[in-house]
Amino acid sequence: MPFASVKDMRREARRRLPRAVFDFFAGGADDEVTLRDNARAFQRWALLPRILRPCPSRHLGVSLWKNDAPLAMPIVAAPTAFHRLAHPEGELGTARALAQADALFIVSMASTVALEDIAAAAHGAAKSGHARLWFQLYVQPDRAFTARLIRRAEAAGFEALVITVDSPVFGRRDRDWRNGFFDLPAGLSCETLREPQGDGQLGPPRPIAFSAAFSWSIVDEVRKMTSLPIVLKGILHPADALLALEHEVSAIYISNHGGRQLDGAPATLDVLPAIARVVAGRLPILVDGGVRRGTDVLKALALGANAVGVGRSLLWGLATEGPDGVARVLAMLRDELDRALAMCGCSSLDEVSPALVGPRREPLK
Ligand SMILES: Cc1cc2nc3c(=O)[nH]c(=O)nc-3n(C[C@H](O)[C@H](O)[C@H](O)COP(=O)(O)O)c2cc1C
Ligand SMILES: CCCCCCC(=O)C(=O)O
Repeated sequence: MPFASVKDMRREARRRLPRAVFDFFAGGADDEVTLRDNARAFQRWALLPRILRPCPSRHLGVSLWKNDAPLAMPIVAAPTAFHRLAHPEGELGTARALAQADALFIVSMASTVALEDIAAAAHGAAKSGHARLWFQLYVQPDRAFTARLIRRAEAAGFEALVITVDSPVFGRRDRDWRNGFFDLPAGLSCETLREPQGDGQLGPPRPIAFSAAFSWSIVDEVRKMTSLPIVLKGILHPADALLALEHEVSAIYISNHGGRQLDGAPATLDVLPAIARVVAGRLPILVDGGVRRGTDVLKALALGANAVGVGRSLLWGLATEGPDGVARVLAMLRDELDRALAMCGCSSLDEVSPALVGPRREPLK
């Protein structure tokens, strides 16, 4: 069956995956209000195309930081755990597909392949020999362990650290409770969390600890551990965006964890304009949650994001066709974005501004 859209890939992934695995990927916290609202929020905005503006080709590249090599497109892979549940190649397949497309892969600390092996696969597949990789971290109460993870990410060529700060405790997902899905099945584990023991053999994976005792000081602590740019993922409040600025992070990542943490939290698209207003261009802004179409990406860019993260959509690709499916989803979103830019009269992302969107039910002025 030909796949016309991410929705089609999701349908096929649902058919192929065991029920509990599909539910783990698809599900959200509690009543899944936030999960649904993330996607719906995109429908509350309309694109306001401008006509007869020449844009015979569109440039999708974006630079997040001065002197940083531009990303080929503003669509990045949000960190998601457990890719080998979707496909035997797991994160290796995802890494190769993203690197071939020159797209940024934010690798979850809860990957089912070790970060070094993911990096090797990605760098090996990148046309330039250097893939774009960031490492996502849940800061651990054991700071020495946290520091060792950071050292390994640096050594493997990861270019930034994404600290996820929306998980003082782990969200409760009703689907996982119903399915009794609380752990990886036998044969799979969080390979990055294994460390060599005295005998040189890798030990068992260390469990990820979530801590409600953390404060903003963890950002300062991590900064002392690394010179990599620090991105804070899980910001939803403008006041926290300002605190992130004070703590000199390198980028703000607006996210409600795809509706998997606090149910009732706002849709990310709904908080983006207010956060973009207070940040006022001082830091790059990433946002994720509910992105299923290139037009969603364009709306987020118009409302103030510099790049947009995609979580489940890529997992559906991986589950359906392995690395080819990841490549297919990425190409779909990229082509949809390119087409939408052409129809809106934009030849580059610099021409995307809030003037390109309006609330859907209000008349145009
Ligand atoms: C199956 C799954 C696993 C996830 N694992 C992580 C993770 O390990 N670390 C993290 O910061 N966010 C994680 N997230 C959240 C994503 O990074 C992202 O915020 C979310 O998926 C975006 O929403 P979307 O799936 O609608 O695109 C996960 C999300 C899903 C669906
Ligand atoms: C206990 C391991 C949890 C891994 C983190 C996965 C995650 O963030 C998610 O949303 O699921």
